[in-house]
Amino acid sequence: MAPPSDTPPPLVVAAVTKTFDQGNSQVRALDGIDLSVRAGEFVAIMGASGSGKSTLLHAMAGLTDVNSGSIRVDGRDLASFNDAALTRFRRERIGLVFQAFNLIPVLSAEDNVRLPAADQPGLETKIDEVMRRLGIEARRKHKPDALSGGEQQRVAIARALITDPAILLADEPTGSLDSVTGQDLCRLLHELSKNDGRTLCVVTHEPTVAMWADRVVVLKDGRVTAEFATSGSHDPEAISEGYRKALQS
Ligand SMILES: Nc1ncnc2c1ncn2[C@@H]1O[C@H](COP(=O)(O)OP(=O)(O)OP(=O)(O)O)[C@@H](O)[C@H]1O
Repeated sequence: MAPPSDTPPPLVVAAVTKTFDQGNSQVRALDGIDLSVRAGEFVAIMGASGSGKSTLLHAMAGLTDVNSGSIRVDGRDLASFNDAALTRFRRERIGLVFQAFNLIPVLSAEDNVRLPAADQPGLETKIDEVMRRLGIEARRKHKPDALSGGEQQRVAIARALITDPAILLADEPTGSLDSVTGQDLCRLLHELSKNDGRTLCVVTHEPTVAMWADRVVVLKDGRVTAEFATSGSHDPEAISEGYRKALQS
């Protein structure tokens, strides 16, 4: 069901800048970023290496503090939290998925999924549901090294979803997967957005990943240089063309 139009966007980035010291010089990784992501929207963030994609994703997750501007997740300004409150908020309201899966090797799949969730009534049912939803229920007792890359990434997504977060952020989620497995994962991300109403922001280099999004946002030198809606046709050529034009603009 579509959210009411007056629902505030679950993710709002306003005029965000971030500089890093690099020896004697400074790099402006983010240079006045504005980005708003609607509930249930799937946004792909593209850009050349060094354009600021990962820095933006980390800032949106509250993993990197910013120099100026604001980031609001689920209506809350990340800068308003102290460290402990930010950690709690991130665990509960922001789902994170990385290229390298970042699972705990000594824990079973289901215990990895359980990790961010506080012990609460109904948790076992939720774990059952999310693992079934992601097609990994038969693998729940296995440790990560007994799972394929695609299964490991599904466990990572299940872990990200177990707290029912406002947004799901993913940094190159298919980067460690072969192309067939990567496309299966993209199809899953697309379904999470379209069927389950999840809000997704995914950093990628790949047009074959970005084509599953509703909108592509292109970064260049820490700025949003262009954005375009995808046609929904899942056509990588159209994405490549839009991206090429964005880089020329
Ligand atoms: N911790 C850091 N310390 C110093 N400079 C950094 C740090 N993290 C990022 N940078 C610099 O900030 C800029 C943006 O980096 P970022 O990793 O966000 O780019 P990216 O678009 O994600 O690149 P890639 O596609 O290669 O992962 C780059 O110039 C990078 O060197």
